[in-house]
Amino acid sequence: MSADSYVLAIDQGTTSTRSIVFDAQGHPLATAQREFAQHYPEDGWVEHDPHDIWRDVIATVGEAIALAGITAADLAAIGITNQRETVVVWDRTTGEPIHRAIVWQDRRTARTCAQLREAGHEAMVRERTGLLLDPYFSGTKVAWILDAVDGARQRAERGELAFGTIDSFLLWRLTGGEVHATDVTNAGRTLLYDIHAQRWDEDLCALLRVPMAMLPQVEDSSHIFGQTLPELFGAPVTLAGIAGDQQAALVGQACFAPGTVKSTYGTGCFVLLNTGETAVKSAHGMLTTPAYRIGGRMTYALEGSIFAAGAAVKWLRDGLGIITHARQTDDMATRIADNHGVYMVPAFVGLGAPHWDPDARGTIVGLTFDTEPAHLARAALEAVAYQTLDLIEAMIADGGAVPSAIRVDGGMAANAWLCQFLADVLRIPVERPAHLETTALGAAFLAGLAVGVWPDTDAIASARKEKTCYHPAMADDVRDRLLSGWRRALAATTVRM
Ligand SMILES: Nc1ncnc2c1ncn2[C@@H]1O[C@H](COP(=O)(O)OP(=O)(O)O)[C@@H](O)[C@H]1O
Ligand SMILES: O=P(O)(O)OC[C@H](O)CO
Repeated sequence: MSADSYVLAIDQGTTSTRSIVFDAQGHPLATAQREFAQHYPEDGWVEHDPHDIWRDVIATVGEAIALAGITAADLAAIGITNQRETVVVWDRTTGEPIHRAIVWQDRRTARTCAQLREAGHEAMVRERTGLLLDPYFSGTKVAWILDAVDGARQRAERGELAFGTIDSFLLWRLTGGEVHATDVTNAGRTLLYDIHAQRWDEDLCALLRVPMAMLPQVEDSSHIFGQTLPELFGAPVTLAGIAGDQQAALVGQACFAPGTVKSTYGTGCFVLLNTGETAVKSAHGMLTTPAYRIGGRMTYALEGSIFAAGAAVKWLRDGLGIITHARQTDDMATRIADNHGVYMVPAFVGLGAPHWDPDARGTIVGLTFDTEPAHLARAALEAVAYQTLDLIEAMIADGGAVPSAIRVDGGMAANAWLCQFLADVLRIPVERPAHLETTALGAAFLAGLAVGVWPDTDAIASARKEKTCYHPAMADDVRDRLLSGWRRALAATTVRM
């Protein structure tokens, strides 16, 4: 194998940071992963320490390279993929963040968003960004930091501070402060970027009170961004790809044809439907978002975003202590005959698509004295499938065809019971690739494409040939009963007291 046939992907997720070395066939050779601390300073607030993230990126890249038995000099490129929307503001001189990162799940700007909606700004925001006025997105979080930290607004206006999503912060640090950039998929989640004109929007920046001097340069997703500092990994490596993790998964699943759909089950669940060069507008709570831009050509997607999927399983482990490993939920759900009428709506940080209710909170219905931990585990898994169905139905209502299959990935897709239940609820085949790390593969692919490891998008399609397929098998009456139970639980969650 030639020395330039390895590509490393950094996958900086919500709960963990992974680095994976891929070979020229797109097979993962070595993986290093670290979980990091979540900070919940107030109800609905979620923060990360950017120092933790930086520390884990450096450590996992080093570990993955060593595990693969190569050196940094053998890497043709590095790709970065990241939890999206999460905001870092840092000092351009020192590279030091001025506040902890405000995470995508954080609801602290719900009031600001409500005020902007009441003032009639939503239509313009939706038209230009494809998004909604929800605290999920970056823009209002940036303004919050500038208001909360003494003197920050003035410093940002003077160009002394930089804003970036996690990719941009990592790129800045990896290049020793040389490059302040991001890609279209990350820019497209800020509420500040016009996804049609493909530029930062002056009106939106003024409306959200974000000085344009702090914004990164926006590039293609497959692009030579710069070189890592030689001292970080022992040799400089070309940084050649960036994409938000959900878009990277779309690429890693080879969803290049319009009409193809993937769903990623990590902390949250994100369903993306490739709509080609058309930015489809949703009337049913879906987002319109850049899927990737390669060679200057933009591809768009419709997206349904659910804030808590694996997070509900993590809560069973860390909050309730009824499991010690997430994978136990597979056996627990299999062992019981049915859900015993127990439903969970995991609105821990409000509800995302298609409801967009930042004030909703989680609900469990149907508890009896013989409810067991297994029923809660099963309810957490079932909720993920029902929510996926709600998103697919909204996409169909927006004019999409019924997909012929759905391609799944993410940590939670390891759960075979969930994959079968998903096929039963959606009534379409569920395809799970042999390697679930499609997010990292997508980032590696975008990077490899820019430096010539892969010639075109066909190469990635051949990397995902091995897969397991789950076919729908549930009787209609059983499915109908389950769906009506879910709808009752959902109604109980969204009703305001
Ligand atoms: N076998 C499993 N069954 C159910 N949930 C799982 C399983 N394995 C992992 N998870 C859940 O998936 C999430 C981890 O997935 P991952 O893709 O690593 O997330 P992220 O990228 O958001 O950090 C965790 O929330 C965990 O609870
Ligand atoms: O970290 P993940 O995989 O849950 O993904 C987070 C999303 O990018 C948030 O929009």
